[in-house]
Amino acid sequence: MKQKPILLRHAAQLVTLQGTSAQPVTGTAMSTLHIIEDGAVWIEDGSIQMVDRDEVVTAFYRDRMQEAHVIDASGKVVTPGLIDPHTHLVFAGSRENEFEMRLAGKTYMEIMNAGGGIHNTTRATQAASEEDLYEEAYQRLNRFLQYGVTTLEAKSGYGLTLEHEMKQLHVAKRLQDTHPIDIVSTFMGAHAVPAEYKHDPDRFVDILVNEMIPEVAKSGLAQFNDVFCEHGVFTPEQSERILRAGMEHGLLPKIHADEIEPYQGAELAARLGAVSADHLLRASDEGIRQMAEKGVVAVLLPGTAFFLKAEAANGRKMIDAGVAVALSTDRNPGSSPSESMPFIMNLGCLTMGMTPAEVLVAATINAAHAIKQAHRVGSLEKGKVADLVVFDAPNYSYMQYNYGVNLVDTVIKAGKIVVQKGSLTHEVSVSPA
Ligand SMILES: N=CN[C@@H](CCC(=O)O)C(=O)O
Ligand SMILES: [Zn+2]
Repeated sequence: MKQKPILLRHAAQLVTLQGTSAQPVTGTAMSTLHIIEDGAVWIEDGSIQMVDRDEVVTAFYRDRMQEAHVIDASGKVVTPGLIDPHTHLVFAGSRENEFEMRLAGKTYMEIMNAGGGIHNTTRATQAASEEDLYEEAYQRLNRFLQYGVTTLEAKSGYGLTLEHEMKQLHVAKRLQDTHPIDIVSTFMGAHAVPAEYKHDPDRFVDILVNEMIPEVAKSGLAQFNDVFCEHGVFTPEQSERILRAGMEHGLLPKIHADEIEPYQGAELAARLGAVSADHLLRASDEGIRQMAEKGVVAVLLPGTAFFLKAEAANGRKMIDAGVAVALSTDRNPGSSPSESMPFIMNLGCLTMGMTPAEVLVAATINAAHAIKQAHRVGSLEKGKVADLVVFDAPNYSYMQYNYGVNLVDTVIKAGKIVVQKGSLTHEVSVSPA
């Protein structure tokens, strides 16, 4: 049955971000939101048909007003659907015991090197059925939706064998087919060196390069290839080998870079022309300069720094250096167990020196660029997918000022209302499995 058109009316601030689809937004342009006051949007067939002042849209659709479902956004802010460009969505179990160990003084890497951390979640994920992984991730996606996220990237990386990495990627594909949120998949077999290769990590790199990457690429289940380039995990040389192998098979490179220690990760991202470099808490000034020069998007994860009690990446410095900055939750069970993009935006302002305008750009169009989706989503423009969020806030600054609170009122995904008054609408609340 054809769906009714939606007419969203009288938004106090309609944040359009128009004209930002071709290139990631950098520098002072990250302060320009292209806001329409008393704005309206006409949505039909899943996409945006018209974005303008209320009087213009209603005059144009005068003869069809009766057939539309009208949403009154008076006194509210409307933005593009939020985009989370870095999650480890599909996994089993949780690690609150390690959280307590860290509060008592152990570090993230100490726990991982003792066989916990990523290894802990890998054991749980390997043991889990595809069905259980699907159900857990589906509920996680529902929470993302309630926080206004309409597109996200999902990494594998808790399987660490071809069989179990493929299991994670299959679950992500099934979620893409059944859940309203759009999912872009990344292969991250290089998330940790499995215990059995601890004394010969290059052997595991050989397996990644010669066996896993070609099979994953052939399956079509992933678009990107990611590696945890960190002291004690994969060296810059191993990371380069893994990412180049992915590129040879059509998988675009991404990298977990300079998270715990400065490790030349940003420089490697620039040299390879990676789509994004993520984390970057300890990136060098030279690495930042090279990323700006090569157009590598910096995906910053202030929730991870907050949760690990580390000093956040210097978002301010990166923007001032001309790097396109995006924000993400880094949702995973160890270093960032949260689905709240709004809180991540709060942290962008409060811990990384970013402004309310910049965090909005970083959580929408630049996040879309970080996962090659900016042609479809990330701004409110005619022809784009109708992904929008109505926030119960009088202006966009208020969204950062009233921190830690979920102000999401309504979410529209591909032209369908999926969240209303902060709650999931009936049809999306139950997993179809
Ligand atoms: N740092 C590496 N990987 C994840 C954490 C994974 C985990 O601890 O389970 C991250 O991006 O923070
Ligand atoms: Zn990550």
